[in-house]
Amino acid sequence: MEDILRLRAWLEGWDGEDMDEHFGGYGFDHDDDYEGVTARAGEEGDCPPFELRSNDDDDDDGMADGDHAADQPVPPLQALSQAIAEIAVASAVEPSKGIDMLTIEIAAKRGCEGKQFDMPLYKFLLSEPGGHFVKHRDTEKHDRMFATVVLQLPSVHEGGELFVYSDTSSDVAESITYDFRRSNGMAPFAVHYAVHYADAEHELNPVTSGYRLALVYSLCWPEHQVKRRLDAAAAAMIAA
Ligand SMILES: O=C(O)CCC(=O)C(=O)O
Ligand SMILES: [Fe+2]
Repeated sequence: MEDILRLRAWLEGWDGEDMDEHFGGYGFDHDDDYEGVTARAGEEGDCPPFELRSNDDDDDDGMADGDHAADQPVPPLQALSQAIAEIAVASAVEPSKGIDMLTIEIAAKRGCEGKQFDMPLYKFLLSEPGGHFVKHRDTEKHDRMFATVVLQLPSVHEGGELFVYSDTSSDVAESITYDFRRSNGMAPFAVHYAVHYADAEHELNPVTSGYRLALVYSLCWPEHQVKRRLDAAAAAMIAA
């Protein structure tokens, strides 16, 4: 119970002073050191963040024949979204070590050390200019879901800031804004994430240029923990 209260305090403590408590940068290779990610991107020079595949070796990429000649490179956006879709599918079918590490990081940041939240993938988002979300709350996509994790993949774009509102029942609802490190130039080189309560109202500013790539996950309490809490509640009722 204490953990739950601490987690709630974190999620609801919208003092806006320590953004890193709510958001973070993350490398799929487990190097969560922000500077490290920068350095690697620099060392690799022009390497794209993901390998771009040509489709002359097989025909399983879902593209219609004749989309492009076999000896032509795959257009970057097409190839990138294909690569991302493959990552998304892989993490949905078999949770990757990277995502497991991220759930551990999120739990640790919230003072829930050792808790292994479930974090099933919900969707892959590719937003082109004009793409946005009006203010909304997320519905419960998975059992025991209580929060949403938006993982923005390396992408070059303008716009696409996320606003999360603290309490829309009051007239002066406060929001905090996260641009996934776009304004400091890190969006093309690293993965950045935001976590918010699923029922907190939020909106996404329109993307104004380029393309924004994001994976959206549900953050869920582990099943055994819910059972324990239900058992405790049942015991309390019997005792009453
Ligand atoms: O892409 C984002 O940052 C937010 C997406 C969102 O709010 C949603 O998919 O419900
Ligand atoms: Fe949402």
